[in-house]
Amino acid sequence: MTGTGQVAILGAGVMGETLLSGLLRAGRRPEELLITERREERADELRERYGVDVVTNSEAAAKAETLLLVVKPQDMPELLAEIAPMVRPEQTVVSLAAGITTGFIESRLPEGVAVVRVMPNTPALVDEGMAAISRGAHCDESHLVLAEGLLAATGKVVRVPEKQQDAVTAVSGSGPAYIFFVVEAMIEAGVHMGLPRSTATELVVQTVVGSAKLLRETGEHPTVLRERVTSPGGTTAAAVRELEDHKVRAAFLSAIEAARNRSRALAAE
Ligand SMILES: NC(=O)C1=CN([C@@H]2O[C@H](COP(=O)(O)OP(=O)(O)OC[C@H]3O[C@@H](n4cnc5c(N)ncnc54)[C@H](O)[C@@H]3O)[C@@H](O)[C@H]2O)C=CC1
Ligand SMILES: O=C(O)[C@@H]1CCC=N1
Repeated sequence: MTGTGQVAILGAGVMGETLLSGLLRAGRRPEELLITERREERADELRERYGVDVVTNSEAAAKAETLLLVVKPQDMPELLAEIAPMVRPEQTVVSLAAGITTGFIESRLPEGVAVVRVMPNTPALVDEGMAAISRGAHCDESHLVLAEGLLAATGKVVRVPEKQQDAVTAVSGSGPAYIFFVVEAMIEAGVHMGLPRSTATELVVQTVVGSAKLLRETGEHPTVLRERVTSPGGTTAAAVRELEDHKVRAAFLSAIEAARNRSRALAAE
């Protein structure tokens, strides 16, 4: 992994812990990491579980070379106000918050600080994350390589222009939730038809894992893979017709557009 000096994770909730555990699995030593966390009991829990130091936001900003900002978008102005007096241009700031632009962060930090915007997702917890990164105004190649090194610890990383980040947030940032929603619905259908819940769950989870592997390993278009399952006049054709009648495809389009619009609105709150 690219050497990045000490890395501080500011805000250790779901995504902060996901990053923390991923960096440790990838071989970082706990001494190379710092976390900050507003909720005391959460800080204690993580200190105990991972053996990392918990510090204040100002201490983290003073000590670490790389600052990962992982608080909710609504908490970002307060966090930036707290760290701004300590942040220096030789540091790299990496934000994982939905909707918050690099310009928003740059305008609240000293002139010249490199800011990288990242949209990760929770499968990073099992090293199957998908992260997209974008450069801010003061980034050069080295800052992007540094961010890629951190995110590659827990999955795939792609570079996108920042104007695409709201769409990325809607597709892959929130994406796992749509898949879990489909999984819930399929399990409920199995239970409705009399399958034991444990059997229905095992059938659906393995079907999702297998289908995802088939997509990735064959590189085939999803339409081709779906057609292979769909025997003429058979069961799948009957099911897909219902999905089309219920406008499930259109519902996904509207849902993902709503997420994109929500991401755009978050910075203004
Ligand atoms: N959960 C997810 O799937 C994803 C989350 N994100 C982004 O990650 C960020 C965090 O999201 P989650 O981890 O889900 O939220 P969360 O609520 O689980 O974690 C945020 C943590 O930050 C702490 N915090 C808030 N203000 C603080 C401050 N000033 N100093 C120190 N700690 C502070 C909170 O106590 C909390 O533990 C958000 O901006 C979100 O948009 C991005 C992609 C996916
Ligand atoms: O729901 C959210 O706002 C965050 C960003 C992407 C996934 N979770």
